[in-house]
Amino acid sequence: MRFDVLTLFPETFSLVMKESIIGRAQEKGLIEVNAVNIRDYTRDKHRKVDDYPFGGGNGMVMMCQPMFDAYRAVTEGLQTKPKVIYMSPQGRVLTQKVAVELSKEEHLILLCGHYEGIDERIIEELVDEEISIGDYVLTGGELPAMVLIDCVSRLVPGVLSNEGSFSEESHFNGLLEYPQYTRPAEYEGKQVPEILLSGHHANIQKWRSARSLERTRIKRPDLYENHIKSSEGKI
Ligand SMILES: CN(C)c1cccc(CNc2ccc(C(N)=O)cn2)c1
Repeated sequence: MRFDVLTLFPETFSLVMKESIIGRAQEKGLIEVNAVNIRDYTRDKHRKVDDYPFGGGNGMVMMCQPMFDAYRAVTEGLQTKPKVIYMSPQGRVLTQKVAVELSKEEHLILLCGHYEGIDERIIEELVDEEISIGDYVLTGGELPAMVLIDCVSRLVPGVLSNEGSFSEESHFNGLLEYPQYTRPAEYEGKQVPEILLSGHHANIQKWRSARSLERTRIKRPDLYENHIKSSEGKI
């Protein structure tokens, strides 16, 4: 899976994206993350990428020409047009379900805006979908793009060594994850729940499901409601 990220801060990307799991996945050739500097596609000596908004108002807007040219450079010679996602507060909120959907794509282009956003003609012409990582405003789309790359990449087969774990993972089955423990069995007088040391897998499974339901009901009643509704349909 390939991500081309159009950004004003490409070096930020390469630093974060070559670390840990994503870095290893790149070495294994499972994913590629390519940061493109929008400023490299400016045509003036000041390498201008933004300008004042028509109609007035505070802040600056990212101009068409550098973004269009950067996009054309990235897509030149490609057989199929990759899906273009614009990271914006107005986008569809990124959930695990959306991440699973996006992990099926072969090639994604992510546009990172700055200032007050980008010229609307870029969105009309190039953007397939706007995605938000949550209802808050950041100084740029770079962090949202990194969040998207992280949560989508870990779903690409081979990226995570313990792939089997997806089914119990938080938000994967619509519930929050059960509590996790590891050695030692007792730490400063605090015990690990007996059941987990029993080796009785059926009971452990039951205990974990009960914990997942209980903590979802308490921490995320909205998810709990959805889960109840969706299981009503099933026998
Ligand atoms: C209108 N405006 C301020 C604006 C418009 C577009 C992009 C940006 C760049 N900042 C971002 C980007 C995404 C998110 C998110 N929630 O995913 C939060 N902030 C700001």
